[in-house]
Amino acid sequence: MEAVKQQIQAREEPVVPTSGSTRAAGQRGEIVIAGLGKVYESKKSRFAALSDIDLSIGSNEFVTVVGPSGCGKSTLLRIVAGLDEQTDGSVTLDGNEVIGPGAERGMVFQGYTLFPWLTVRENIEYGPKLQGISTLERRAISNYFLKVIKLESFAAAYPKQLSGGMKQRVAIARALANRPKVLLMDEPFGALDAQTKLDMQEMLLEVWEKEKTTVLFITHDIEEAIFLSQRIVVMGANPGRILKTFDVKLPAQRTPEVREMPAFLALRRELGQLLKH
Ligand SMILES: Nc1ncnc2c1ncn2[C@@H]1O[C@H](COP(=O)(O)OP(=O)(O)OP(=O)(O)O)[C@@H](O)[C@H]1O
Repeated sequence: MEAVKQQIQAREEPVVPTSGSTRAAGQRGEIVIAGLGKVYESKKSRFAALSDIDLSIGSNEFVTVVGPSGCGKSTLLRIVAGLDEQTDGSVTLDGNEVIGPGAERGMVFQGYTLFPWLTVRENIEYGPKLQGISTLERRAISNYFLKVIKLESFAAAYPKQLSGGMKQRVAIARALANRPKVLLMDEPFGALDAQTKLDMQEMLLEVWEKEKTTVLFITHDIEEAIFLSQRIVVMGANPGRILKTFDVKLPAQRTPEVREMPAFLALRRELGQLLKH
């Protein structure tokens, strides 16, 4: 146990060289979305997917976006990821305008986007390898995350040998292995069975507390949003816009009992009402 603690403490020092790209170099993971708009235009049609989105997300904050299908949640996330381009407004990360993808923003989607030809360990080490991190350091990174996601005994397994929940744990570890300042998650647990989903939520909160990453998380599941986040953004459709933002006033430590608390139940009811319309 002591050895494990030492390993984790050692891991809290930046493993990735501090060449300016890590959080340890003083970067914070603050996202500012201002006046954001997105119009999809073709010869025949014009569709406003997002209109006038203003949202600031603080360092190490966990913000969830909920809203009806087609209200622009994924579009918003893709723009923050730099995978799609807005037609209006701006997104900045720690003051720098987002103009494309970057290692400081890790992405996790619903589909298990692992490389099937790489083992679990190799998948986790993929990003650090691209960054030119030495074999020894990569091994330390993958050892740490294999432990965090509780898949040490599957280090040499291939994705096809894993369950859905295991694959998604590896996908999260792979995103975190780059030590991103921001984790962007688009319904990452949407395809999992109910119990695995609850386990994954708890694991994600543990990792989030350890890694101090800023998280922007999309879900259809109101209870998931309440359990995980500090703030919930409710979007409406046509055009995609922010209807309301809620601070989640629950204990910082999200134990399973939190789900039974009056504040949890009241917020669930309020969000349910809002999303019905
Ligand atoms: N490439 C595209 N071209 C044209 N329209 C698009 C494109 N991508 C998305 N849209 C439209 O933009 C709107 C928002 O899509 P988006 O996927 O962001 O919604 P969403 O809230 O994530 O939906 P869901 O919850 O169903 O995943 C939808 O009406 C969709 O049809």
